Amino acid sequence: MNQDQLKQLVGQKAVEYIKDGMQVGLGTGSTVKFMVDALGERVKNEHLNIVGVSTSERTAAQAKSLGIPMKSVDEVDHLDLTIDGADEISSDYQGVKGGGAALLFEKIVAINSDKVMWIVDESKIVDQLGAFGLPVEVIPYGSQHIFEKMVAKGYHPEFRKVDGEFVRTDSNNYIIDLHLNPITDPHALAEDLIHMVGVVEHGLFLDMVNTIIIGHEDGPEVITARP
Ligand SMILES: O=C[C@H](O)[C@H](O)[C@H](O)COP(=O)(O)O
Repeated sequence: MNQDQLKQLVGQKAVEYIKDGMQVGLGTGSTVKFMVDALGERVKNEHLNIVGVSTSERTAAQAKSLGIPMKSVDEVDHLDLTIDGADEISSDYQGVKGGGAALLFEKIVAINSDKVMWIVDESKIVDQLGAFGLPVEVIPYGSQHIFEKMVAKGYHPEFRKVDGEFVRTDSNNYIIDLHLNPITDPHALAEDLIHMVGVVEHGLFLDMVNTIIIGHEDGPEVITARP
């Protein structure tokens, strides 16, 4: 199986956890795209009655095109389950997210969910976080100064750009990726980053995930990280 097939496998497995009547957070990324496709099939074929809450404009557009009923995060009182991808998951089930620049909405939806599930192919499982650049969302105003402060702290920052242009998030902010490999103390780093004025959110998703589905050649592996 290639990587896309592993992503499809976990996407299809994940939607088995979605039950009638649920309000479901829909993450962002190439793995989630397969999950949303599979959810669209269930809504169409089984008349599954759910409400989706998207974490990005991309996912919202896909879900709507498949006929999945959608609400904004502020229109629901809570979410039963959020299913999202991840860029890295450590052996103690901490995560890095934001490779697709959707970390802010993803974190807002995740912290308002009763349960959080991550779906990944096996390449995302690591001993220690940090090989993947840690995304940090910053407001454009003053971002050069934040950048310099990150340099001084030894965080090895890099503005995310495509074709020489700053990548903009759905909130019109910038992303700075930190090249820290390895991240030895994720909690201390998270604490430091969130207190830097101008930082909106960072991609460390700590103590947050309940269930992880990992795509392997011989099938999906379901891990209960937290009950
Ligand atoms: O901002 C994007 C998200 O955090 C994604 O969930 C993450 O980057 C994983 O995406 P993919 O499934 O495409 O590897």
